[in-house]
Amino acid sequence: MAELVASNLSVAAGGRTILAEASVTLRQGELVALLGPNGAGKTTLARAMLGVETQTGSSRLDGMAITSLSPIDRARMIAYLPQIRPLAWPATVRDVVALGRYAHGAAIGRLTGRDAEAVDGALSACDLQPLANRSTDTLSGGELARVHLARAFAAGTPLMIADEPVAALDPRHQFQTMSLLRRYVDDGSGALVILHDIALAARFADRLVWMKDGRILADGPVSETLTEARLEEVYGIHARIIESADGPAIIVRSPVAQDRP
Ligand SMILES: Nc1ncnc2c1ncn2[C@@H]1O[C@H](COP(=O)(O)OP(=O)(O)OP(=O)(O)O)[C@@H](O)[C@H]1O
Repeated sequence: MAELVASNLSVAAGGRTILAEASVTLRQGELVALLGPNGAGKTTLARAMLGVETQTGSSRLDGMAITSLSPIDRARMIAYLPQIRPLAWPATVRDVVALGRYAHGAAIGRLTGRDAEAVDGALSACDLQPLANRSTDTLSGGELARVHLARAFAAGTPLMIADEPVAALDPRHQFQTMSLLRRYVDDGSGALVILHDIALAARFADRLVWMKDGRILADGPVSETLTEARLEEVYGIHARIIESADGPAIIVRSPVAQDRP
């Protein structure tokens, strides 16, 4: 059972603490949504958990310090879908998705049957079969976001960290992406997903982790941590939560008035 355990992770940058003693666990069978306002430290926490930030504290993957693992060993265990997804040069959609197999020894134009199966599965799960031979520089922003998601799925890892995977997507593809992540978890993997859509997070996640000002303020099931008081504390908004059979709806009524200096 793969488990990523972050303990007391802190990161300093620009002369201040941008992540303060954050502890969080990601295990297989759980979909965890990481929430918080812009600049709260969500990406920094994700990167610290992956061992790619200069940090104090520890992040351990199955008991081993993540920084002691080779990039290939790490990539076989955790797929990472970053918020900024550079592509050095245009390639076909299929070739970019195949990059997800790199840690398994695959190279462009040299896929084993198992690699090809994983690539085809990820392409069709993400609705990309019709675009498989298109060059990535001809895609819309949302189509390209799905290509990166497919690349992460193609890796076939037991754990995944995805930074705003639905940010550029229309409502149908947002729903589809969250359903895919849910299925990935229900099939036995674990995912930590950074989201700004609280209702989507509440509908699909098992646990919500709430961050503000570099700190984790709460970590627990939706039923325990999603409250109107929490939305005020974390986001500075007066909001109503309306429960429905399809998950909660969040109506923002007004921002909390800020004290004038
Ligand atoms: N290298 C750096 N130097 C200075 N400040 C940094 C550096 N990296 C990050 N920060 C700051 O740390 C804070 C946390 O950044 P981070 O990207 O983790 O936030 P976030 O919660 O992911 O935000 P968003 O929702 O806007 O993506 C921000 O205020 C950011 O400007």
